[in-house]
Amino acid sequence: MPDTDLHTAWLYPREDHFPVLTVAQTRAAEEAAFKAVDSFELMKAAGERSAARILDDLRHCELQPAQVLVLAGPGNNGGDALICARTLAQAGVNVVLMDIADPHTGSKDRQNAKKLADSVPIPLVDARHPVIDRDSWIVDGLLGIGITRAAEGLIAKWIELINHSPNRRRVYSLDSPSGLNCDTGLAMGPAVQADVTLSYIACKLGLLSSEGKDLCGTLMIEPLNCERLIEPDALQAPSDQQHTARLPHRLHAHHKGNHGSVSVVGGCSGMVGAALLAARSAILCGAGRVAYSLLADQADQPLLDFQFPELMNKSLEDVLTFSTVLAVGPGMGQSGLAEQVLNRVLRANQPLVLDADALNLLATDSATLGDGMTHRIQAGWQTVLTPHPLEAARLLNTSTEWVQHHRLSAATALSERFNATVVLKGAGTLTVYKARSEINLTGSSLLATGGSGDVLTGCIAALLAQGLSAFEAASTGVWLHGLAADPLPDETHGPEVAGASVLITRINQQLNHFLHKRARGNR
Ligand SMILES: NC(=O)C1=CN([C@@H]2O[C@H](COP(=O)(O)OP(=O)(O)OC[C@H]3O[C@@H](n4cnc5c(N)ncnc54)[C@H](O)[C@@H]3O)[C@@H](O)[C@H]2O)[C@@H](O)CC1
Ligand SMILES: Nc1ncnc2c1ncn2[C@@H]1O[C@H](COP(=O)(O)OP(=O)(O)O)[C@@H](O)[C@H]1O
Ligand SMILES: [K+]
Repeated sequence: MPDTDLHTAWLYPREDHFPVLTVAQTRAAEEAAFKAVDSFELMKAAGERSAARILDDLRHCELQPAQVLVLAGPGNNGGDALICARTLAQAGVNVVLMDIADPHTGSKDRQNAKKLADSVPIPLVDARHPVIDRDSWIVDGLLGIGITRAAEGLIAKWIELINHSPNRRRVYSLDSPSGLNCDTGLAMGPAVQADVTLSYIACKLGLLSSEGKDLCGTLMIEPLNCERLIEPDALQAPSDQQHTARLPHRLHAHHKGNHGSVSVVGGCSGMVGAALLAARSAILCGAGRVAYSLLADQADQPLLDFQFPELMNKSLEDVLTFSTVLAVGPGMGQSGLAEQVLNRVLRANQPLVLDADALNLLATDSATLGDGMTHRIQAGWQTVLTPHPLEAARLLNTSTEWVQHHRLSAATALSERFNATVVLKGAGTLTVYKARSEINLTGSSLLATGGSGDVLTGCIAALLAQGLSAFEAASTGVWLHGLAADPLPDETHGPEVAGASVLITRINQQLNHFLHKRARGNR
């Protein structure tokens, strides 16, 4: 039986902070580990610690499954599964094993794992006849980070069976849900829908991106003592506590000037609401004063925002003197006037958050805007860009598909090109500036609603205005925006569907909740 202390090593998203690696970076960490520890010992640790985790869950589960079906694939992921099966059987669990590989194939480590598993009597299931005939917990060790193409043949059949069998009770995926590309977070073909994913050495980027978030279920990471082998500039997944520590400090003696002045520039005729959403979000995220300057014809401009009369409506020249931070782009359109306005704000020395049509205008070949951006870069003024994948694709002159397959590289390329903090939005939003990068763990498709990006823009601008650095305002702003999907202290569940205006209110409630929590010492 594995030592129960092994449980303590598991890391949990949002409770703990940890690095997030690409497959190549994980391989490099593995190689470095192999210099100090025998590679088979590492595989043994991975398999045993996973078994310890499953045993713990079995002990606390009221309705015991009839069996634990362990599925071992052809590679080292299969080796982890074989060790896991052996450890569970030794602990008296009713284990059955499906081993897809010939005993003499696979790596030396896998063959050793097979020998160890063979030393314990474990009933075998025929790999060629995929069937799950009893109420089962399933351990998926079919494919890990070694996946190179869409699963096909027997592996694909087993994956389909895991996902659709009425006898599936709970699925644990070892290292990653089989079939998932661990870099992109996109299923390469059929992919396991796990309930729990137990990942080793470090979290992989694909587990937190795109479809990966849905396929993983509950994610836990076992570093296997390899923490110190990981480069310090690797992508990080900060904990809630780290984000909370960055939130602005509001002193009793503060006045509104201490909390900064945000102006939102955008809102052409028909899209005034986008600018108002960003402005409302900025005020409810704590900016001291907020104004908007609209591009809409005078006849289309509201007299004031009656629900938020604290917001000011100013001319462009006024907001340039009034603001400590400018948020530009929501509902701006791409007219000649929009281009002129963008050119003007690019040459203002305040920190800028550029979103939506400001990004689309930048993606055109406008020489004037190119000059404006070059001027900003040379002056070293702070800029945050918040593209969604299509906007990023336009800026990089590539396809959305390419961006989604190379999210970290795309965000890094944009950050280098514009010397800006880049927020590449989507499931697993990335924030990148120079050697620093973070991935967001909050949020859900609740945020996939028109105007949600405008709300994020206002939120980031407000944090910038309250003194956070561009990088921290961006990354912590994304975290705060995603908290709209979390239950509030008096709720059991977060909402599944809401409009952008509702998101603003929830973000404000969550901000207050986390500020109170911090004041109470994170209790
Ligand atoms: N000592 C070690 O080597 C350790 C290995 N670890 C485990 O090893 C895994 C990586 O092992 P591998 O590199 O062997 O990779 P995998 O076990 O992920 O799979 C690679 C094998 O599957 C085949 N394959 C790839 N795509 C396929 C597809 N679509 N259909 C059918 N077969 C396919 C490959 O040809 C190869 O034989 C990690 O995910 C982790 O689970 C961990 O246990 C840590 C220690
Ligand atoms: N499935 C999802 N999981 C997490 N966040 C999401 C998801 N879908 C969308 N979002 C977030 O919602 C926001 C949408 O922004 P954007 O596409 O600019 O919307 P809009 O242009 O309508 O304002 C982004 O912050 C994005 O990261
Ligand atoms: K797996």
